[in-house]
Order: sequence, then C-alpha cells, then structure tokens
Amino acid sequence: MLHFKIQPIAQEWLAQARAHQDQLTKPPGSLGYLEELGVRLAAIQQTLRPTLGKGAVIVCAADHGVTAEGVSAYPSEVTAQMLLNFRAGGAAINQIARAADAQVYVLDVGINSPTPSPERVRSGTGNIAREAAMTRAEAEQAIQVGAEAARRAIAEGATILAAGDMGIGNTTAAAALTAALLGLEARAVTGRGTGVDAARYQNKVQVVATALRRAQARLGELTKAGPLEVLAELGGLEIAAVAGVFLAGAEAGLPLVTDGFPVTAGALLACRINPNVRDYLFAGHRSLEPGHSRQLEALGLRPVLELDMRLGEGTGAVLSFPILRAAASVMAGMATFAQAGVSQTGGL
Ligand SMILES: Cc1cc2ncn([C@H]3O[C@H](COP(=O)(O)O)[C@@H](O)[C@H]3O)c2cc1C
Ligand SMILES: O=C(O)c1cccnc1
Repeated sequence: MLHFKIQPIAQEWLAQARAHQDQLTKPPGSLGYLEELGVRLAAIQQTLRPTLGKGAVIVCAADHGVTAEGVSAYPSEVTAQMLLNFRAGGAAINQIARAADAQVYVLDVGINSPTPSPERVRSGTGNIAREAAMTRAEAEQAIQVGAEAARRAIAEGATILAAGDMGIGNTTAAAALTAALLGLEARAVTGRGTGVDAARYQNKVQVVATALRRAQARLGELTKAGPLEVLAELGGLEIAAVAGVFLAGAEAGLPLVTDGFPVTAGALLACRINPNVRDYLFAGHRSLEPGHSRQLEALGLRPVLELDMRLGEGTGAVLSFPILRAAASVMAGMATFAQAGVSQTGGL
C-alpha cells in the first residue's frame, strides 16, 4: 500500500513571510513574482531566511508499448540510447544541471532493454490503445521506485528536487492521463511531442482517443476513477516514478519543481494521490506542448520560465533553480528598512 505523510504548508508562515517581504528595502512588490516564490520557499522551510543549496533532478526513464501505433517521430530504441548518453554526460540535462548546480540521477524504471536494471518494474508498458499499460501492483511499485530515488537524492544532500522524463512515446501516455484526470478531449491535450508531422499528429489524437475509450470501458467515468487505476490503464512507468519522486519529496518537505508535459502528468497524479503535494510544487517552465498549459491551470501554477522549450529530461525544471535560489536569497539576505536606516515612505 502507498502511504505518504505530507504536511500542508502553514498559512501562518505564508502570512509572516509576505509581511517580511514588505519590510525589505525595495518598493513593495517591485521584485514581482520573485517575491511570491520567496514567500512560498520561506513557508515550506518554515523560516524567514530560506536557503537553497544543491539541487537534484531524477530523470525517470521507461518505454511505451503505444509506440507500435506510430505516435512518435523517433524509434523506441532511443530511450535506452539516451540513458547511456545521460550516464556519459552528453545530454542537454547534463549541461543545464552543471550550470544550475544540480546532480543528475538516472532511473530506469521500465526500459525495454536486454541489459538488466535493479529498479526496472517491467520492460515497457502495454500498448494503451489495446490493453492496460501495467497492473495496479506495478503502478504502485513504479511509484515506490521513484519515491526511493527521491529519498536517496535527499540523503545525499539535495535541498531542491526536480523530476525529469525520458521515454519515447511518453507524450501520448501523458496526453491520455491528462485527458482522463482533467476530463478533457484527446485533441485538447495532444501535441507534436518530438515533432510528428500532420498525418502522424492526426493518428496520435486518434490513438489517445482510443486509449481513453478503452480505459473508460474498464473504469467508467475517468474523472471519478481512482488515480492508481487510471495510471495502470494509461500508464507511463516513468510517469508513475515521477509521481513517487514528488510524493516522497513533499513528505520530506522539500521544494519540488515540475518540468514539461510528461513530468507534470506525474505531478497531477501525485496531487490526486495526496493533495498536499501541491503546496510544495513550483513550475519550472511552460513547455510548448499545448496540454502542458492545461495541466498548469489545473494545478494553479505559474511557470518561472517561458523559453519555448519542449524537450523534457527535467531541463526546464532545473533551469529555474538559479531563480528559485535568488528568490530565497532575497528573503534571507536583504536588509529591512529599519535595519538599513532607509526611509520607508518619503512622507509623500
Ligand atoms: C534524442 C531525444 C532526446 C530526448 N530527450 C527527451 N526527449 C523527449 O521526447 C520523448 C517524448 O516525445 P514523443 O512522445 O514524441 O516520443 C521523451 O523521451 C521525452 O523525454 C527526447 C527525445 C529524443 C528523440
Ligand atoms: O513538454 C515536455 O517536457 C516534452 C515535450 C515533447 C517531448 N518530450 C517532452
């Protein structure tokens, strides 16, 4: 059974932190959204002097049976190949993590490869257009694998935690999950992923719609079904692991950062499993995948960055770490008007 003990953040700390922001030597509100980020970090850490040190990103990787339907611009083998690239330090996330003082952890929760991996729950999901992605027990296990990886990263010193994704076909699974959880049409949440052409895009929308019909026949009204049941039908082993990263991260009381479309599907699931997770979430960026904006609206999250990125791997999440660190430093290090002897109003 899954059980995560997650405290909601204290409203008193939010109020105190907001009041403190207004005492700092700047016109109130002049640091814009950075102030709200600092306030939330202070409330999460329960201090008026929040600090963020080393970060971590857990790149959750798995394969998808639905690639048999021609939904990606790339073959499934790229998932395993990219895993080697992550480990060799040659991927986009490795460079961005270096710039943002973050450690990259790679988690093979479900790659379809002959090379064994200790954390792999199964070798790829079932083809969700035709069958369940995984069993409910496998869904729980994949969440636990993600949770364990988060706990390891925290034990090794992470003070802020992001999740990343790698899995050819995962924007199809993310679209199906998002449509199911939010009660949206396939077309509203299906994007071009790695860059499928117009014909493949039309097919991808149909595949998502077929998967949703199949899941609904099994579970009934999908917005009312349990999150683990929806996850088992429409899958994504890496998306399950992402949910586990966020659940364990929230349990440990760390600020958590979402990435793009597949990762935010994991965040939606985590919040369905335990709504208190939401208090710890920051949206690192807004992806160009159209469904990502629907997810952010549902979570009520404003992204830190909008750089027209649509890669995944945790790149957009980790890129926001320096801004979150600066938001904490502003709260922790700025003098108040009283401390600095600066006139709070010029009497004007
Ligand atoms: C070389 C390469 C590196 C990637 N890194 C992340 N993704 C991203 O693209 C995939 C999802 O898109 P779709 O659903 O269209 O397959 C995921 O693996 C995701 O992490 C990559 C994709 C490729 C090709
Ligand atoms: O939004 C994302 O993170 C994304 C978009 C396309 C492909 N992979 C990931």
